Amino acid sequence: MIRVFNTLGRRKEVFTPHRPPLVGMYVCGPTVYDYTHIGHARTFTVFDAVKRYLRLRGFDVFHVQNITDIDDKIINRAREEGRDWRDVVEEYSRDYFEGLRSLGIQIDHHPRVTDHIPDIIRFVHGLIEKGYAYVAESGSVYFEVDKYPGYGMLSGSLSKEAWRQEEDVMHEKKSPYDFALWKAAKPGEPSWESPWGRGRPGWHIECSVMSSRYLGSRIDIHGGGVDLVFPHHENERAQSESYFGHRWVKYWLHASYLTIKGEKMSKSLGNIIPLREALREWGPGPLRLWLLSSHYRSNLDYSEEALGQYRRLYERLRQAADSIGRRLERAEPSGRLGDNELETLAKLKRVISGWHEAMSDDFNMGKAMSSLWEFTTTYFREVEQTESYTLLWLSWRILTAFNSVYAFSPDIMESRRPEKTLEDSLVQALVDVRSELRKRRMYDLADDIRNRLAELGFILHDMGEKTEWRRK
Ligand SMILES: Nc1ncnc2c1ncn2[C@@H]1O[C@H](COP(=O)(O)OP(=O)(O)OP(=O)(O)O)[C@@H](O)[C@H]1O
Ligand SMILES: [Zn+2]
Repeated sequence: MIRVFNTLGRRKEVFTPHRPPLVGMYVCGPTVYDYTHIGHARTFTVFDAVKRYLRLRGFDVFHVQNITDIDDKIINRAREEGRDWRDVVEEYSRDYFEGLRSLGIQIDHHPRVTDHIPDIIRFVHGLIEKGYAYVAESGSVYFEVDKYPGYGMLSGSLSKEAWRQEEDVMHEKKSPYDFALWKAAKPGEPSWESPWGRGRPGWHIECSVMSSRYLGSRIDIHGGGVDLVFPHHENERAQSESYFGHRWVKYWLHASYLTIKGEKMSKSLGNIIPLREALREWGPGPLRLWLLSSHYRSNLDYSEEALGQYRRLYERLRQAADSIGRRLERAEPSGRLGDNELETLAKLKRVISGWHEAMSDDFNMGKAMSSLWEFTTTYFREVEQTESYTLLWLSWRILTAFNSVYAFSPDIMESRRPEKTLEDSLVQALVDVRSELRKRRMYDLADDIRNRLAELGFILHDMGEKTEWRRK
């Protein structure tokens, strides 16, 4: 049983997706107007780990993470630098994808706002028809917050005064807390045709539209950083539930901040460490372990000392993998274990069950991390000396379980695979055909291949345009 802390209601709940074992997870991705920093990386790595753990427990998670490729911040950056806004988007999305790839973050689909303008217009139109939105004189469309009774429940801020937003357009809104679904074009800004004149989407509508396009109108997990609870997620929730007429997201999960000297790492505070610099300095393995070293709902403060410790842990895990691999090759399976070995066996079992216990309790990553330390200690102090096949084999299984979440070593899973067989080649051929279908946006057929392969025991992981596969 897995329990998760739901921001909506602020309590832990048993995790039961709408259609087990399928899990639809939507995470708010970046606005691509600057380099990805390690604060963003923390949130993205946390949700990657959540997904990987759910997969380890047998759920088939489909992870959608959007790219906001049109927004005031992008337009301003392009203006400041005298560039086309599309160049800005191109440069920083490349940096984002590069970061994801290095950190082993696998996302199944990365929808972009500008590819979904007709869907967005349809959604906004639907909200107007249902009486939840109105068109202002300028041609902007606003959501009428007073029409949605559940407003404020997610963020828990009760005072209506605290809901004020989008102050610059106060004059044309019915109330100070209404927010834009569609923004009328200003001269020189990118814009699209719509029934209300040229304009562009507001920020919040994109996530309601793209999440339902790929995951349906009932989503199991919606994630993002805690800074998104208000107003972004509150607004997403208001417009989606008004549109669909039913509960939209089952579990709202929010990751806390990566801080530096106690302050949120943020471009506006000028205290960021770009992800690519941190990757150069520490390498993806240690960085990823460190990013997952404290509870996702607690802040993680930047510390070179801590990163140094995780570099050591990373080395220890790699050495353990190496050592187990070599020893397993020469160890002979034998039935009997001596008393010391039985004790070590019990210890290893406690390590893995402690880890599962922590991860099942709202992905308590801080506590779970202690199991990795315990494992390396037990392995080097006890297992390595015994050369016992049973202990080595169990150690291997524990390490691969850890690796499937922390991804400290992509080659661990691969190294014990037998020689390539005809079966491997056939699966690879299907995976290649599916990649081509995805490129052509024929997602139905692509999903069909994925599901059929899953039934046969092959799990596919999409990493941008590349797809990797493994046996269940
Ligand atoms: N310091 C941080 N720690 C953890 N998550 C963060 C941090 N900063 C941003 N995020 C998360 O990263 C994701 C992408 O954020 P977005 O592109 O909107 O960042 P941003 O607000 O432009 O960044 P910044 O705060 O640096 O200006 C969001 O889910 C956001 O909550
Ligand atoms: Zn969003």
